[in-house]
Formats: sequence, structure tokens, C-alpha cells
Amino acid sequence: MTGQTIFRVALRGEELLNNPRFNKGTAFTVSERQAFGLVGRLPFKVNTLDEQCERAYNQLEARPTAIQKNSFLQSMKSQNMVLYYTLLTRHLRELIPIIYTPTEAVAISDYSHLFRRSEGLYLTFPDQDTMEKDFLEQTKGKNIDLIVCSDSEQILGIGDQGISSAKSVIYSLIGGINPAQSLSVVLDVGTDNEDLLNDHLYVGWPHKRVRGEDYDNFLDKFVQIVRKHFPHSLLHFEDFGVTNAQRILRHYRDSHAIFNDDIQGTGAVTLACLMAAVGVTKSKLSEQRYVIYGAGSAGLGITRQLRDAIVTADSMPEDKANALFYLIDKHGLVARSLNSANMRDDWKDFIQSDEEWNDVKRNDAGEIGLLETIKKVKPTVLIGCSTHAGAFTEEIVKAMAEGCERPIILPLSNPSKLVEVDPKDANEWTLGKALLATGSPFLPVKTSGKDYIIAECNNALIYPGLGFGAIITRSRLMTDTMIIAGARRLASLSPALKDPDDALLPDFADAPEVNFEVSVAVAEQAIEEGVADVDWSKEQAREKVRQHLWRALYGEYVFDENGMS
Ligand SMILES: NC(=O)C1=CN([C@@H]2O[C@H](COP(=O)(O)OP(=O)(O)OC[C@H]3O[C@@H](n4cnc5c(N)ncnc54)[C@H](O)[C@@H]3O)[C@@H](O)[C@H]2O)C=CC1
Ligand SMILES: CC(=O)C(=O)O
Ligand SMILES: [Mg+2]
Repeated sequence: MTGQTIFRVALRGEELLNNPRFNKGTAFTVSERQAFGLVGRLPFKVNTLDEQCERAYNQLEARPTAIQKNSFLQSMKSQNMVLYYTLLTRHLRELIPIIYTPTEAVAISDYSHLFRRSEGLYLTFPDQDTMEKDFLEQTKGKNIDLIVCSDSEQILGIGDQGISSAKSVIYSLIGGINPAQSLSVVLDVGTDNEDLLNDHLYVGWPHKRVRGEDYDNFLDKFVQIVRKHFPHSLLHFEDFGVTNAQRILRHYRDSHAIFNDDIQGTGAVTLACLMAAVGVTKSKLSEQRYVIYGAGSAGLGITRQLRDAIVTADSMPEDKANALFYLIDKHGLVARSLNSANMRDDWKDFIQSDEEWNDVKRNDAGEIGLLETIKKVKPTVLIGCSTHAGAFTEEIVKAMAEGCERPIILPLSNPSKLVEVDPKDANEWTLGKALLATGSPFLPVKTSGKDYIIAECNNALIYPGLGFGAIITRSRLMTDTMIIAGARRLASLSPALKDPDDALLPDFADAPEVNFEVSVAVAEQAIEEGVADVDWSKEQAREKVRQHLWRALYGEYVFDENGMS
């Protein structure tokens, strides 16, 4: 798209200025002001987008705290979308941590207090009888390609509303998905967070979380509405609780293009990160021993993703590949002896037999902890998805370093305050030997005078590209092989492949280019395996992705009463 693109717009006057999608503020030209009844509604000066960005950035900079900057940007999003996305694009590296992790976690945890304006669709349990009507009200006349929904149970480990819209922004900013063609949805089935239930300003449904059959029926109603009205859409699930995430993905993924970001997005970005790490250590994924600390949606998603990659790429039988993984959750090592109430069905492929662990110290409850596991297993890879801040202590990190030359340590819990180990400490304790990546952004660290860049292993580095690849090919499904194709492409862009001391993953400043490549890889794979519904070939994927990338540009408006509104 260029600045000359013409949009036929049906809105005039206040309505146009109040519509964030079409509002240009002081950038409306003189002729547009005349045609759209804006002459007296705007100050004299016509600004360029550059001038608007400069002013907005100065205002943003004047806000002293990250959360104030976040609120400012949130307001800007509801006033002028092009300006919002342009500003973010121009200051990507600086502003992603403001609109996404870690600051967004603060905004989400204070959602009801910071609330100014609704975004997307709110579907609430007691209103389920009108769900389809409410859905159609919101999507009338729209061509929706992407639906991002969350039931808010596991929002960045803190539990409140507001994540769907933040994840949608990343899709547009990094992935090039037109925000007019995406819909963010809050599925409000209550909350078990007592603080929220007792907060008279809480904007959600103040009720204990609905579970069991009632929950399943509510969710099913929503999924069937999506399938009926937007059969080619991608349905993105975000931050569902651990008892629902995997179950729901399994239930629906063979009938619609479903994507669970915490399971599959995190699995994919971590697979890419580890492909790069084993490139540095000149070994194979199948030659590692993995300890996964926190075996919930993300931890188990990563485990399965890695296991599947080992089975396909390294031709290892599945049971042998399963045996490379040691899961640890709240009750210690996942072993046969674990009390059945603390065991989860999803862990069944990775349960340790008790005989092998007879010689290992257990706590009073008979559980085996992380340190004991590391001492016995001598893992080469330690991944944290536990929300347990500081769990990787000096003793644990040093034990990792004793067991292998270059321990790969990925403390992935978000936001930053929940990280299992500060990368600076892990780097120091291992004298710079550890290969590190975190879930939230961290500054480079210096050990023995040398700078180490800490890669951000966050699903946002890959999910926009995975999604766009599926959308552009109108894929019926989001298959494992499409996800692996995206992960491989991401891994091939790792800076560490050129310089082993560089970051394991590309920088977020390069996220748009990286996701472009991921989209192409996913689109090629979707066509190759026959889940795509397009009449162009795999060879055309790169050009098609390029043509369809959305960019924030004003274009030129012509009034047309039958135009866009
Ligand atoms: N870097 C990234 O891209 C991503 C990071 N995450 C982060 O990972 C963390 C977990 O997220 P989800 O898997 O979605 O949550 P989840 O609730 O599905 O899983 C958390 C797991 O950790 C376990 N756990 C809790 N306390 C523990 C402890 N003290 N020791 C061992 N295990 C413990 C829980 O029982 C549960 O199985 C969050 O902080 C989240 O922000 C999640 C998705 C993506
Ligand atoms: C990144 C992400 O999806 C999470 O922390 O839940
Ligand atoms: Mg998440």
C-alpha cells in the first residue's frame, strides 16, 4: 500500500474523528476537511504523520513510568490507530516492553482500575443466550480472519482480563495482520481471584469461575459460532488455565484452524531457540537431557514440541525421545510415586519409574526436588515455566554447570519479576558459559568484561508469523508440521549461528522481518501438505505474503455514503 491508496469512507464530522480506524486528527488534508465536515473541528495546521509521531513521542517520553506510557498508548490506540501503529513501529524495541511483557502484565493486573474504553467483544457467561446475536453485532460487515480469545485464567501468571487485545496488537504490529480483520474476545466465565471478587470496581462478572460441563458448553457455543460465521479464520487461544488449555486444543484442532499460543507458540519459539543453542554446542536435540520446571501449558507444550522435533528430525523412536525429558511441577519430579491427586493425565508419556530414583533424597512428603533431579540427571537443558520467581538458585545453576560444558538455561516465566533466575546471575555463576534466554526482555549482561546479549524467548517472536502463514493460505487447520516449519525458519535466523556468543534468537527490533520469514515458511508448508485453500502455488508464497502485509498508512479519503464505516 502507498500514501496514494484511496479509501471510500462513509463517516463525517465527529463520527469520523471518534473512529480510531479512520481518524487522522490534524493530518486530515484541507480537501478532506472540506469534504468530511471537519474544517471547524480541527485546528488550522495540517500535520504530516512524521510531525504527529514526533509530538506523540514527546508526550510519551514525558510520562515517567512504564505503566503511564502504557496507558498513554492505550488511549492513543482508541483515538488514532495509524498513528499508534506508526509510533510503535518507529520505536519498536523501546515500546514492545511497554505494550507487551513486562508492562502489559501490570496493566492487566490492574485492568479494572485502568479501564477507559472497551475493545473487541466481551462474551459473559450469564449472557450466553444472546451470544450469537452479540457476536454478529460486533462483526457485522467485517471480514474477520483472526479471532484472539482468552478466558483470562492464566494471564501472564496473574489472572485478569485484557490479554486478548494485547496479543492482537502484536499480530498487527509484527505479523502484518490488518487490525480491521481481527477480533479480540474476552470469554468471561468469572474469576477465582478473591481480590477481584472483592473489588467493587472490578469490570468483569463478579462470580466464581464456572467449570465442568457448563464451561464446556459455553466455550463450545462460542467455537461453533466462529466456525459458522468465519470458517476460514484462525482461532487463537491465550492464557487458558492448565486444566483446560491442552484439553480444548485437542478437542477442536482437527475441525478448525486452532492455535494455543502458550502451548504451541511457546513450544515453537523454544524449539527454535534450542535448535540455535545446539548449533552452538555442535550437538543434536536428541543428545540433550531436559529438565522442565513447571509442567503446565507452556512447559508441557515445549516438551511435546521438542519431543516431536526429535522424533522427526533425529529419527528417534518416540519412547526413547520421551525418556530425555524430566518434568518437575509443584510436587516435585513427575514420577510414579506421585500422589494420584497430584498427577495429571497429560504427563503420562513422561513419568519416571520409581526404581531408578530409589537412591535419591526425597522431602518429607516423598517428593524429589529440582536440585536432586539436576544432580542425578546432569541435564544439558533447564527450562522454567513455573511462575516460581528465583527457583533457579545459585546452587542449582552451579550444579547445571558442573554437569556440562555449556548449560542451556531458559527461565521463561513472565513477567520479569517471576523469572526463575535473573540472567545476570546465571551468567556470573557459570562464568559466562550458560547459553541463556528469558521470557521477558532483559538488558545485556557483562561477565569478565564481555557483553552477553540475552535472547527474548517469547512466543511473540513467532506466533504472528505462524498465524499470518495460516491465514494467508486460508488453512483449514494449524498443523504441527506448519508450526515446525515456522520454528525451523526462525532458528535459521539466529545470530548465534554466526557468532556463538551472540543472542540465541533474533532481536525483537527485527521481529517484523523475522515473522515475515516465518509466515512464508508456514504458508509453503500449508500448501505442500494440502491444508491450504488457495489457488496459488508454494513458489508464490513469498510474494503473496509480501503483498498482503498490512502497514499503518493513512491513504487518501473520498466521501462515499456507501463506503467504509
Ligand atoms: N516465554 C514465553 O513465551 C511464555 C512464558 N509463559 C510463562 O510461563 C509461566 C507458566 O505459564 P503457563 O504454562 O501458561 O501456566 P500454567 O498454569 O499452565 O503452568 C504453570 C505450571 O507451573 C506449576 N508450578 C507452579 N508453581 C510451581 C513451583 N513452585 N514449582 C514447580 N512448578 C510450579 C503449576 O502447577 C503449573 O503446572 C507464566 O509465567 C507465563 O507467563 C507462558 C507462555 C509463554
Ligand atoms: C508470553 C505468554 O504468552 C505468556 O507469558 O503467557
Ligand atoms: Mg500467554
